[in-house]
Amino acid sequence: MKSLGKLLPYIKPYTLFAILGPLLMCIEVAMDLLQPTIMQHIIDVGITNNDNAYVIRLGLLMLLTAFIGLIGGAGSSIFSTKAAVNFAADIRRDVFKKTEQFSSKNTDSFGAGKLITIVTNDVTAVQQALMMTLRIFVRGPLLFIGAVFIVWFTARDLFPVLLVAIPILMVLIYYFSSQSGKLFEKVQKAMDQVNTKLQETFAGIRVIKAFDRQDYEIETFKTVNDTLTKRNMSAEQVILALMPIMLFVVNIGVVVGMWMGAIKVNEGTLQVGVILAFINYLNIIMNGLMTSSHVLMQITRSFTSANRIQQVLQTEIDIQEPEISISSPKIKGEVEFKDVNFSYSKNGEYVLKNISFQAKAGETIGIIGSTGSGKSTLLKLIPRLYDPDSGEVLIDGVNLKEYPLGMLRGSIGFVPQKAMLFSGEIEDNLRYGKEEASITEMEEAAQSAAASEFIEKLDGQFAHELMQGATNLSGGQKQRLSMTRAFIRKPKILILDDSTSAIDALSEASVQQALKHSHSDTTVFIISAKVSSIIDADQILVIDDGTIEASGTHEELLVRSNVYRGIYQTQTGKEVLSYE
Ligand SMILES: Nc1ncnc2c1ncn2[C@@H]1O[C@H](COP(=O)(O)OP(=O)(O)OP(=O)(O)O)[C@@H](O)[C@H]1O
Repeated sequence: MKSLGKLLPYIKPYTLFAILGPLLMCIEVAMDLLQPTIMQHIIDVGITNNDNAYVIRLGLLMLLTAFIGLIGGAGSSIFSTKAAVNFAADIRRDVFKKTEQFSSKNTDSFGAGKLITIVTNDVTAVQQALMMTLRIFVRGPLLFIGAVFIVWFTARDLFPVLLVAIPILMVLIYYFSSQSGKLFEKVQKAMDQVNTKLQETFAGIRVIKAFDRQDYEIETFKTVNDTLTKRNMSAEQVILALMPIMLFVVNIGVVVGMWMGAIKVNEGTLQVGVILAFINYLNIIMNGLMTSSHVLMQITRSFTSANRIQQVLQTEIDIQEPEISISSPKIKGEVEFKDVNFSYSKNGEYVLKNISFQAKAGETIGIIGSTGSGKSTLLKLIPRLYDPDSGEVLIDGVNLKEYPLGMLRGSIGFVPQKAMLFSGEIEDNLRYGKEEASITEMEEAAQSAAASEFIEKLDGQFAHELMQGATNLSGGQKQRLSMTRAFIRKPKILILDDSTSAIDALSEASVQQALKHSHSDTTVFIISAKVSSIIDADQILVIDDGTIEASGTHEELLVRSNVYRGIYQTQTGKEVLSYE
């Protein structure tokens, strides 16, 4: 409830639409309420007195009221829709904006599946709730109250029927609405699971095919889909069960009303038209309650959605801009880790333990170690994708947290382990690195990343269109483009996370030459499983189980580090004497 209230400011820009919608609905309701009374007069005055002219006059009046009601209803729909759709679009925009500001930890805590459900389903649910509130929530209660008043003034003899029927109908609505609210909460959770499964399956479709796991995936999808179906079914059944039960109560009311009315007609104290009008009003009352209950259910359902939207909007972003930023005009590229500890989860085991090292500006730092030892994590701390739990990471002697994020990240070229490219032209992807890059700059960067040769062969070269996930490129081509994107900004710090794993030895050597010559003042971090990729580094860090097992040049490590010597011997087949 509170969460929904917090979304109300989003209606403010559309206040006029939000007022016009219900106002026009009032006109439709007024016209609807007039109809049974006009009909009653046609029967009791026109038909009873055989007054054709009266019947035609009131018939025309009925048509006119119907027409005015139509205009009111249509206008209400138009303005309510405008208010609700724009309200939802603004929420969707802000939720997306917030997720773009999320730190990696924030994103991890939600998961992509849940975020997709929030931006799509949950926003649509609050949109529906607002639309129904503006239209039907006005219509339902107004019809109900109006009909009760008219029965009180025109058919008071039959009013006791309402006194019994209305409380029963209200209890029914309350019970079914609260049940459906609980069930829709479960529906949303099941929807998260379906979206997560879909997202994972589409991203990994090639692996699924290569391992011939389609049947397994179909089976696991069936499980989450069945859960969603079952939960949807239970929730919908609760809503659908309400209608016939309410109709049953109303029909009993109609029978009792007719019976009481018949007695009064026989006594000569009531006219037949009043009974007919009463039956109509009883149906209007039921419709009024029914539509109100539908809106109530939609609103209850939207509480869960509003809550989930608020969870995103109110997430505290753990990587923030500094309160007072450093005024240093330029980053030189000296990087220092001082006693850094880091864990992905609160109170979880440290993935990085007491990491300390220093890289001078322009140096090349090689990082090697076993799988899962913490190499990528270590480098993710430099662009502040994550912040250390304790210790400090410094650039040019200043803690990273003191740099404006734009300045910090703008000085870093990051080539992630898995090349991630976006659908669109190659040029658009390269502009991620430098927005205003010229074609000459693109060509130079592509040359450095050994990407020119294959780009030249593509249709349209830099204008070549990439499909979603760049599936129309090979793994090595993706890596080269990913490197080109980082090189183009001529960064002060370059992070290459195993980014040459799919590149042939000749091209890798050419990339290394380019790094030496064109990026001589850049501090380069290279993670690689291959000793050959880091052999010439000024300093090599050997990472083992989250700690620096040893550091030094290649020659020094052959002497100092058992782990390094082991890797070298395994890869080259050369025996190195132990100096221990
Ligand atoms: N987003 C994450 N959430 C939780 N744990 C993570 C996350 N990313 C990595 N880890 C864990 O942190 C540890 C270090 O992972 P990291 O990716 O840094 O290793 P790595 O040395 O780069 O491995 P590889 O050589 O296989 O790339 C692993 O145990 C991994 O399971």
